[in-house]
Amino acid sequence: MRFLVPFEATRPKTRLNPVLDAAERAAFARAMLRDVLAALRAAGHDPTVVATQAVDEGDVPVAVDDRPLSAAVNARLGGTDPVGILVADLGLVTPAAVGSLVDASDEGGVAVAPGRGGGTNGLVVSHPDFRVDFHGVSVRDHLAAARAVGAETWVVDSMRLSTDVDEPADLVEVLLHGEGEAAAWLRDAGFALDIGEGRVGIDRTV
Ligand SMILES: Nc1nc2c(ncn2[C@@H]2O[C@H](COP(=O)(O)OP(=O)(O)OP(=O)(O)O)[C@@H](O)[C@H]2O)c(=O)[nH]1
Ligand SMILES: C[C@H](OP(=O)(O)O)C(=O)O
Repeated sequence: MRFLVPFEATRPKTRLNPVLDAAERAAFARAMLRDVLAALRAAGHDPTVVATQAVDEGDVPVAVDDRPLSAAVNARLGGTDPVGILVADLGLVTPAAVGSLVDASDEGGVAVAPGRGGGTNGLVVSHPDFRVDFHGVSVRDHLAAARAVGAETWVVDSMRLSTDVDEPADLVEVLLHGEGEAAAWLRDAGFALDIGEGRVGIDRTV
């Protein structure tokens, strides 16, 4: 299946500002992007990166589109074939998790993988009239938009797909469960779990 992977390449992951400087945020965002692309490919799909500026990801096609996120994605929807959408900031993604999203969908419908805090991390769109509307409580908006065009909906129950890495606390999940470049990047940068009295946090030793 064709998959769109939107990527903010210009100023990625600004909410990680408390723990990573701008160059580190760019490098970590690219590591997560590579994990997402590798998982999609290993699951047998064809990713295209839809990026705000040029990035080189080897033989993965990159479409540069400086429109806002939803406009850039919607410009690529509307055909008859199903299209997947997967965000680029999934540091826990695996081929099996991608498979759970694809398997949830069916002819004519819209499958949605919710993100933490009301967002949407993945979609499989098999209805020509469905359009995305990211930001805000987008998971709720996407389910309503699908029903409004008469599409059947499915919600994917996946810890790995729901954990988008937006805030410093999310790095705990990458350190614990990540299996790819993002987790390795964090360890190389000196991050480790901070295990104290309350919820586990992160600590940086170098
Ligand atoms: N093509 C495109 N992708 C975007 C845009 N904004 C965000 N994205 C991507 O959409 C997904 C979800 O975005 P966010 O979680 O807000 O990521 P972000 O913009 O890097 O992070 P913050 O600066 O912390 O909001 C990620 O895959 C981003 O790379 C945009 O304007 N254009
Ligand atoms: C783009 C946005 O991402 P979040 O800010 O929830 O990570 C969303 O999922 O609608």
